Amino acid sequence: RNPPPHIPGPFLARWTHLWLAYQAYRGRRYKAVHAAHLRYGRVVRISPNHVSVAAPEAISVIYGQGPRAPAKSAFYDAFVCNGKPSIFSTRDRLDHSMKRRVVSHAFSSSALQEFIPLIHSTIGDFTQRMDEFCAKEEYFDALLWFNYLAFDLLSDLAFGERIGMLKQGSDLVEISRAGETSHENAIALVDEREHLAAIVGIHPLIQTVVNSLPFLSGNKATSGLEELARRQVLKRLLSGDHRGDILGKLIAARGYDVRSPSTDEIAELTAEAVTLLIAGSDTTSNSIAVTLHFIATNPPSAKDVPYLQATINEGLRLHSTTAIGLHRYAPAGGLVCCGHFFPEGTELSVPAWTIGHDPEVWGDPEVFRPERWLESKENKQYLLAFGKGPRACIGQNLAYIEMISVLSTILLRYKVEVKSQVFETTEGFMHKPRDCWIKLSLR
Ligand code: HEM
Repeated sequence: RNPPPHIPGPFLARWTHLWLAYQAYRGRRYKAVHAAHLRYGRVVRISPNHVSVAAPEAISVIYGQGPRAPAKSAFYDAFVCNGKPSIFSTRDRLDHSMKRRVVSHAFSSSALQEFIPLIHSTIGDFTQRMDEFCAKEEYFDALLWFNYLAFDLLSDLAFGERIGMLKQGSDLVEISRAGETSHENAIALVDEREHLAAIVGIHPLIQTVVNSLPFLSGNKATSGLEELARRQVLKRLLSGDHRGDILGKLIAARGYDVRSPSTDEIAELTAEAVTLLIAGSDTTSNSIAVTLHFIATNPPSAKDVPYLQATINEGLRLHSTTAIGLHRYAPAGGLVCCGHFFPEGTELSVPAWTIGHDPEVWGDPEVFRPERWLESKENKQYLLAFGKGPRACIGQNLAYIEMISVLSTILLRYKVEVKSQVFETTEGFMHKPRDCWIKLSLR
C-alpha cells in the first residue's frame, strides 16, 4: 500500500509521520514542504505514506471529479466535531453528496441575494467603528476587527443573530464547561482547534493519543467551540423562527421538527454550525487583511470591481490563505499521476503555496500583479485557495461578496497606511497573518 520506494524526500519523512507533524506543530509545514520540493523535485515523499505532487497537471487528477475521484483521507477525522462528521470532515462520498445537496440551498444565488442587505448592515456597524479609529489617528491591529466583522457576519447569516463582537469590541464569548461558565476569546479557540487538527490529522495514532488528553488547549478549544455552536443551534431551534438563515435552510431541507429535535439532529446541526463558524470567519478575515496590506504597499491602480476581484485573487495566491496540500487517498485500483503509479490508499496532495509560487505557471510569482487575473482566465484553474473538485469551498461566492464589499468600503472611504511593509504569518490549517497594523484617515 505504500507509495513506490524510489520517491525521494526528507530523510526523516521516509520513516516517520513525525517529520510532517513537527512542521505542522511549528506552523511552517508549507515552507518545509516547499523547501523539500526545491530540493527533491516535483514529486516528494512528505510522510511514509504521503506524496506531495507540486505539478499543475496533478490538480485535476488528485482533486478530480467522478466515481474514481480521490476521497478525503483520515487527516479529516481530526476535524470531526461531536463524533459527527460535517460536510467538511465527512470522508464518505455518499454522505458528502447528500450533505452538499442539503447545504447548497443555503449558498444558492437566490440565498446569497437575500444575504446582501444583512452583509451591508454589518459592514455599516464595522464602518462606524473604523470611523472611531480614524478620529484617534493611531495605528491599530485591523486583523482583530476583520475577525470581529467576519464572526458577526457569519453568525448573522448562519444563526440569524450576530455574536456581537463589533459592538463589544472584543471576541470574548461565554463558554460553559462542566457547569462552570467562563469568558474565552473565540478567535483563539478557532486558531487553537485548527492548529491542533492540522497536527494530529497527520496520523490516526497521533489523533488517538492527543484526543485522550482533554487538558490540552487545542482539545479545550474544540469543546469550547462545540458548546458555543450547540448553544446557538438550540437557541435557533427553540426560537421556532422561519428566518432564511443558513441553519434555517438546513433545518428546512432536512425536514426536522424544530419543536422536538432528537439528540442526533442537534448533534448533526452542531457539527455543521462549528464548521460554518470556523470555515466561514477566520478564512475571510485573514484574506481581507492580507489583501488590504498588499493594496496599501503597492502602487495605486484602477479601482473597479473586476480589478478588485483580481486584486483579491492575487492576494489569495501570493499569501496563499490555503498553503498546505489538501490530503486525499488514491482510489481503489490506484492512480497514475505525473508518470508515477500510486497504489490504493496512498495519501496524495498538491501543495497550494508551491503551485501559487511556481515560476512555470506565473512567470513572476513573487510580484504582486493583479493584472495577471484580467489578462488570462486560465489562471483560475491554478488558484488553490478554495480547493478544487467535489470538495471545493461551498462558501466561495459568499466569501467574494464579503471580501469585495468590505475592501471597497474601506478603500473608498479611507486612506490606509500600514505600520510595516512586511507581515509575519503563521499556519494552522490555514495560513494567516499574525496581525495587520494600519492607520486610517477619511478621504
Ligand atoms: C477567503 C475565504 C475562504 C477560503 C480561503 C476558504 C477555503 C476553503 C477550502 C480550501 C476548502 C476545501 C477544504 C478541503 O478540501 O479540505 C473549503 C471548504 C469549505 N468551505 Fe471555505 N473558504 C472560505 C470561505 C468560506 C465561507 C465564507 C464559508 C461559509 C460560510 C465556507 C464554508 C466551507 C465549507 C462548508 C467547506 C466544505 C465543503 C465540502 O467539503 O463540500 N468557506 N474552504
